Order: sequence, then structure tokens, then C-alpha cells
Amino acid sequence: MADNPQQTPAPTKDNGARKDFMEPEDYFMAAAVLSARRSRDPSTQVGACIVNQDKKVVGVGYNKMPNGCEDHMPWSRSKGEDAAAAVYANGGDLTVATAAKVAATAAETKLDTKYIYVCHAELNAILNKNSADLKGCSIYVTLFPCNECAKLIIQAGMKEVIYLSDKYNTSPETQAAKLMFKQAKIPFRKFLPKETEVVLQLQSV
Ligand SMILES: Nc1nc(=O)n([C@H]2C[C@H](O)[C@@H](COP(=O)(O)O)O2)cc1CO
Repeated sequence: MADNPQQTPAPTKDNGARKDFMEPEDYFMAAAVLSARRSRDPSTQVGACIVNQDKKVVGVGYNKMPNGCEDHMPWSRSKGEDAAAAVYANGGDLTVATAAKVAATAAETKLDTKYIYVCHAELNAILNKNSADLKGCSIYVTLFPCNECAKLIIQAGMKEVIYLSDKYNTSPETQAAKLMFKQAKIPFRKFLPKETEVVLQLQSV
């Protein structure tokens, strides 16, 4: 019988290829998670991996201090909180209320905290890109982007955001980011991995 191009092709017979390979999306998020491991942030390590429409990785990044500033900038979340915690840890005689006041006052000293200096993972992934532009790319992030990174993602022409954690979902930064993504028609979705754990053996393969 002559070949009929309309006919549904018969299932390809098993060619012996490995079945337990990593799914592309698991790989992209794993690349973001691995990249996050490089961060020196003592509380939250964040990673980002940008993938183009051909499913090629074109940029990765993690949260870090600007080049040349690594050894000089504070990683504190709030100098006041840290100071107050230290007072308590050392059996200091400040009351909770006084300590909280100390914390609040010192927290205003933004120059003593990491937030004003740190470059977010998304910013670094964008700046690390090895392609001419990022139009139509997807960004895999371990933590939902803030408003500033959302602006970069939108302006770079990326087409979707895939995230692992949304732990700061009530913050104005995250809410503003979501508002902008919606307006710009950039969908965002929580990542559901096929593999929940990836073990890397670095001594032998
Ligand atoms: N999307 C993000 N990408 C990031 O790289 N970051 C960075 C900034 C800080 O270094 C850290 C958050 O610190 P903390 O508030 O959880 O102690 O993660 C934070 C966010 C959240 O908006």
C-alpha cells in the first residue's frame, strides 16, 4: 500500500534512548537554583535563568553586591534588628519596647542594610546575557521578581515569568510587579517541577 501522508504515524519503536533524562523546564529552574547557591546573602539566595525561544540558556544570575563592592557592603537586613537581637542574646537589660524602638530607628539608616546595594538575581541574569537581546525569552526565578526587576523584564521584551517561591507576595514590591506584568500582558506562573530534588555528584560522573 502506498504511503498516506494523512495517516497518523505509527509510534516510534524504542530506540534505546534513556528515559530518565531531565525535563527541560526542570533543568532551567535547577540552573536558577544552582546559580542561587553562589550568593553570599546570609538570609535569601536567589537565582535566575533566562531561556530563549529555541530553549537555549542565554543568561544566569544570582543576588550579589556590585563588582568590587563584595567585601565592603553590609549583608544585614536591618542593623537595628541585629543590634537589638544581640542585646537580648547577651542578656542585655533593654525592654522589648525599647529594643523595638532602637530597631526601628536604626532601620531607618538604610545605608547600613543590604537592600540599597545588592544587585538582584534577575538584574544580573539580564546583564550577563550572551545574546543580542532578550525579546521573547522566558525567565526562571527562584523568587518572584520585585517591581524594579519587573520593569527590566518588561522593557527587555521577555514573554513570561516562571517562579518557585512567592514568599514576599504581600509586599508592595511584589504587588507592583504583578500589576505591571498584568498590564504588560506578561504571564507569570508558579513552577511545578517533575523532579523535586536534583543531586549533583561533583567527584565522579
Ligand atoms: N526577586 C528578588 N531577587 C533578588 O535577588 N532578591 C534579593 C535581594 C536580597 O539580597 C535578597 C532578599 O533578602 P531578604 O529580604 O529575604 O533577607 O534577595 C530579592 C528578590 C525579591 O524581590
